Amino acid sequence: MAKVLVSDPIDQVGIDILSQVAQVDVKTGLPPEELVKIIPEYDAMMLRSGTRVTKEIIAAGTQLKIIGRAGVGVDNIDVPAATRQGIVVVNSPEGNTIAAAEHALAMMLSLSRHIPEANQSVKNNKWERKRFIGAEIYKKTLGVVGLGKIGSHVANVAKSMGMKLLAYDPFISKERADQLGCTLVDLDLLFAESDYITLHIPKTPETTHLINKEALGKMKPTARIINCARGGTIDEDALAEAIAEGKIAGAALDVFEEEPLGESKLRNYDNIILTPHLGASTAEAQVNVAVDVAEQIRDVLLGLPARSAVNIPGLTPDVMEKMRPYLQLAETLGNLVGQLAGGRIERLTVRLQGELASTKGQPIVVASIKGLLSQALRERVNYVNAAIEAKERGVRIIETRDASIRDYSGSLHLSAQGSLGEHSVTGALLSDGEIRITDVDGFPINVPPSNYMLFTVHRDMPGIIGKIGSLLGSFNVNIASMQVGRKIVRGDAVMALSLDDPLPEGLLTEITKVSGIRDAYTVKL
Ligand SMILES: NC(=O)c1ccc[n+]([C@@H]2O[C@H](COP(=O)([O-])OP(=O)(O)OC[C@H]3O[C@@H](n4cnc5c(N)ncnc54)[C@H](O)[C@@H]3O)[C@@H](O)[C@H]2O)c1
Ligand SMILES: O=C(O)[C@H](O)COP(=O)(O)O
Repeated sequence: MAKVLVSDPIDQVGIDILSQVAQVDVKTGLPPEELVKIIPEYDAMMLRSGTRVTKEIIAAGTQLKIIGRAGVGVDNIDVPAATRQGIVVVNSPEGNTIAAAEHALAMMLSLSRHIPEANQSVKNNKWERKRFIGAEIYKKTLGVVGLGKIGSHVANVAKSMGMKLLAYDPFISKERADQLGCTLVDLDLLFAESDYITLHIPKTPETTHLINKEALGKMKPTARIINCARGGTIDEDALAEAIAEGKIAGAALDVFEEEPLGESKLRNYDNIILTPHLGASTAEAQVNVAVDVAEQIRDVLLGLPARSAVNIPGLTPDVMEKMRPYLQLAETLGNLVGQLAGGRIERLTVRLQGELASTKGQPIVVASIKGLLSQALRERVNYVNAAIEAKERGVRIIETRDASIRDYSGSLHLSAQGSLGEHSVTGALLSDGEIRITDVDGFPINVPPSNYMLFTVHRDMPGIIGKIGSLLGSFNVNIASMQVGRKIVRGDAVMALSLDDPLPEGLLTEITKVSGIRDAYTVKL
């Protein structure tokens, strides 16, 4: 039975889903050295932001097939290392959107009305009505940085509360911003005009310390900043200084450069509200993300695709389902051309022909690469790491299309240039979804792929087929089917044989010695 390690607190509903297919061990708060020790026995991990999945942990996780992040941000997982190792990384892109947006809104209102300090004051037996004069958010300007899922929900609610909305997001269209009632502006204008600034961006090299001393210097003295996105997008020292000097009016932070928050000047100010990364911590969101991610882990352990893998671009379950027969075709042809070419492959050209030319090419290219590398890498190559493995091996991938070729209902042509020469194969799907190899090295044939195959390039002359048949018979190899393809009579031809048995050692050399045979290749599909 598969084994899943749950290394952060996850809602029980997720554990129940995983238990349908796996032994689930819940071990939270493990130090990294302990995690490295136990990870080799696990097929899957499920976690939140509390576990750092470093490249050392990934390297030790030799059985790992999937890492599930019960939440959005995967910045605590070394995704490139997981990708290289063929491990699927999944998250729950929408499960906690509302929770995080509502936390940001709660922070904005808490800042405006001094809720945390007023609460503390009453609990200290005081009644300080004058001390806690607040500010209304109605008709104030909210600057939303990052107008994605969470930023959009915040904008929607803020608009309904009467706020004016500015937004900065270089990847969002004006139409989308208009729909949300936001005016897209540059950052400087957003900083200068906003009464409240709320961050809903990932942490990337571009967003690291986006709010720094210079940015803070551009804000109004009455401005308040909310960060329920990612620590490190604000320079915390610069923020503490700006608050100390009264350059801005307040800040509310849920996320920090280092978590848990260590020694920090941020604790010193009443007008800074701090929460311990609670954005996603609602009962509803925790059920959502647990179900979303546990289902994906269960599916992947059962050999099914994941619906929100962050490292298999373009291969969503819908695409997989629709394209499955073509992916199978691409893998088979990749495997075949790789074996025909042999040696080190330098270039793989994938040509989508006829009707196939108008479909999404990337999954087919990835499947072709997977097939091509499968002889060398066996089960180590999958849809996650195929492209990266090809790149690291110096295999150039070229995708082309030719809609004018009208054979079958679309066909796929692969050619591989290797250290031993160039070979090509073409294949198509029949109406029942069966695969046909329709061309090898430019010779038309029509054979289904089979486990063991023999291909010869020979002179088209009487007696040659008989000689190969007898030779195979003398080694007790049964021929299941045989076909010859030629371009001209008595010119060169290709023979494709499907065999019931593998070729015994030495037989291929014997075949190449038959008069008229130019080349022979044995293939296992
Ligand atoms: N505090 C929490 O507990 C909590 C909970 C959920 C999500 N989050 C975090 O909130 C953030 C937003 O999540 P989301 O689900 O809305 O993500 P999302 O991907 O839907 O939105 C992010 C937006 O940021 C924009 N963006 C990227 N780079 C930018 C840049 N340089 N400048 C401006 N905009 C940029 C993108 O175009 C996108 O629209 C993420 O960092 C996520 O990890 C935190
Ligand atoms: O990226 C996220 O989903 C949030 O930061 C939530 O993190 P958490 O699952 O650790 O609460």
